Amino acid sequence: MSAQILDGRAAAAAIKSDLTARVAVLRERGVTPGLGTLLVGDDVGSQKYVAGKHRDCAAVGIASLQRELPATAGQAEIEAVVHELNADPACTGYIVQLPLPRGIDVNRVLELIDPAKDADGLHPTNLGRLVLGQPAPLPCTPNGVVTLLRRNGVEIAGAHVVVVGRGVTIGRSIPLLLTRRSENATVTQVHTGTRDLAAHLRQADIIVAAAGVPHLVKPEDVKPGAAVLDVGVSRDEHGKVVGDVHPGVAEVAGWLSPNPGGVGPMTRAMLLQNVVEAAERATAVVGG
Ligand SMILES: Nc1nc2c(c(=O)[nH]1)N[C@@H](CN(C=O)c1ccc(C(=O)N[C@@H](CCC(=O)O)C(=O)O)cc1)CN2
Repeated sequence: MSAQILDGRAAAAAIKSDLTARVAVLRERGVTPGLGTLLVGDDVGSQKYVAGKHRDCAAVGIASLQRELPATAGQAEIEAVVHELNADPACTGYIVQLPLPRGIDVNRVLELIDPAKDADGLHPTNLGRLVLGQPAPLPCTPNGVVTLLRRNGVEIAGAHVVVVGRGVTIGRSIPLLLTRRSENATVTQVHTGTRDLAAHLRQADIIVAAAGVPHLVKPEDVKPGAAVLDVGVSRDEHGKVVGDVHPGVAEVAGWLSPNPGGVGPMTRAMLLQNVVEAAERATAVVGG
């Protein structure tokens, strides 16, 4: 058996094509959505991700505002750029690229982002709205996972999903999306402190692996036919991406998201979607 591929590049291309049309409508009304990014330091992976976000913006007609600070920047310098982006009318939405350098209070930085411009859906107000079931920008990678499953016809309602990981950008919020009435999944969250991780994985109809531990999910831990999403990003000694899922899982799973080429491109597409939706909301308000 060989798993069907959950092709994130193809799904992201279709979403970007739809967003291009929506941006054209906004621009006809005199509104140009603008994505801001704040990159602190010289992490090569982060530089690559931010560059990719701005390439996507150019492709769909969103304006780019790039802010960069050196790795030596302190809390006050970072907060000053956040205040500047909050005040800039050309910036519809923005992100602070994570991780931030050691010693920076990340939660304090995220709290200072104007919730209406929070393109990552990571502001406490927006995460709280998600908990309460109120409209909010959704965190990009979790929304990318759900969208990728939906677009490929993987049954989420009633499925038992095991989420591996508890980080703020992915693991913490994925269960909030999957247990909404619209998705109706049953979720077990496991992490590095879980006893007998493999026993949990073997129960799963869908596995979302976001622990950042290379090849953590092994073929013998996967129920035949399960959908497996590889979200983890580690790098080998040559800088090549290594996911959380062992390549042998392709022989057991029913669906598998490649890594690269699976959830990563979806993360970027969901970010653009958040920016366009924020601009559409602002336009509706302006138009009454
Ligand atoms: N503020 C944020 N910081 C970070 C987030 C986030 O959602 N918001 N997520 C990750 C990094 N990330 C987005 O910023 C991201 C990761 C991966 C990709 C991607 O397209 N990956 C490609 C492979 C690229 C490569 O070869 O390195 C793929 O999977 O095909 C996009 C965005 C942490 N920080």
